[in-house]
Amino acid sequence: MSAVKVDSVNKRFADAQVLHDVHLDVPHGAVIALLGPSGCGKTTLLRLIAGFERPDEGHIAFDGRNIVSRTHWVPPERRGIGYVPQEGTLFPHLTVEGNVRYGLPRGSRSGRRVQEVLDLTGLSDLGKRYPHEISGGQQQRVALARALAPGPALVLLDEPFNALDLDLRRSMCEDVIRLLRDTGTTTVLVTHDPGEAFAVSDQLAVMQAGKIMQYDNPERVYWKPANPSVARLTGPTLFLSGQCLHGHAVTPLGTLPIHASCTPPQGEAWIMLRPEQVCMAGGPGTNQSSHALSLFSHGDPTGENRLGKTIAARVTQRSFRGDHTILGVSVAGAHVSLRLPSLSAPASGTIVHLIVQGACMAYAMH
Ligand SMILES: Nc1ncnc2c1ncn2[C@@H]1O[C@H](COP(=O)(O)OP(=O)(O)OP(=O)(O)O)[C@@H](O)[C@H]1O
Repeated sequence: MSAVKVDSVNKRFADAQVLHDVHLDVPHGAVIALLGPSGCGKTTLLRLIAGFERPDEGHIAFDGRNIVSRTHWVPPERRGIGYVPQEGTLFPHLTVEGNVRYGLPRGSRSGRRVQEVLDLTGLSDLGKRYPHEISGGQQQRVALARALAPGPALVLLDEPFNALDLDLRRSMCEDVIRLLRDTGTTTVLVTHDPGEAFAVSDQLAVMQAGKIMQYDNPERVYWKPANPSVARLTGPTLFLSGQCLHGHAVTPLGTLPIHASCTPPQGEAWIMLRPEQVCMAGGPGTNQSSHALSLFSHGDPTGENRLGKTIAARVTQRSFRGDHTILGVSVAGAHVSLRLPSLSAPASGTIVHLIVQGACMAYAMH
């Protein structure tokens, strides 16, 4: 049975349609990420599940119980759902303990439960402090502890560590998700960071302009994005124009197999690869050949590896980006932008031999 089932939900604010026919099925105990650009409707969807907004149309069920429909409405305080908003929601005049106690229903605000939750969230030493006496990350942890205090079966996290810098945000997010998994809590995490979504979720819903464009496991979303927008929203892309024929795409980088699950258009198409699928197969004076071949012998994360032919290209531009370098190459009359590890990135003017690993996606050009 699903923990949460969102069916045919539409939501408008004034004249703007913010959610369009949204469906989402969250299995019990799973961690789901909602990924999408700013303004695409992620928070609105979370607030509808929590009960802070009402949909114009559609149904929402939680634990097999109808909580929202045209004729039925369960108020947020009776849903038993924990919600951790983006930031700044602690009561400044209450200590950490006081804030966590506030999350418990009246009549069951026992010191023991508060202490248990503080221990669970690694906050036991900070119980007597006030919000202004702890860091931003610790404040968000307190907000999480407050949401967990009543033991909800579902927790909604709305970019809870957004205010922190990238490394701290990712490590705190991973800690928190581990904790939620350990307690068997179903979780929906809103994020606009694909790396975070891939790292922590079992299933990933990619949203754009109020629609869920793809809902699938992280690896399938990354390697087999449903359309070019999902591809761009989930990581770096390499788009080539090509011709589709019998399950293959003829491109400036050679003839590439198309993923079996993709229904390619006939004839001209946009061909999508992840940049790391293109590597160098050794050039004059380099020892890249064995490196490139060893990548193939270890299998292919795209699941459809095949050793293709190498193709010669001339490096025309080189832009150092730290751990990787963007290379502009001229190949078969086309200009293609590649992303290679900086350690192996050749100089401008070099002739390189490229090889493509794995299969590609093909999309209609319109
Ligand atoms: N109460 C409201 N009244 C009017 N418009 C609203 C309201 N809440 C949200 N919106 C609009 O709905 C759209 C979706 O907002 P939402 O906060 O759900 O997006 P989001 O994907 O969570 O964005 P972000 O990542 O920036 O938080 C935006 O255009 C926003 O301006």
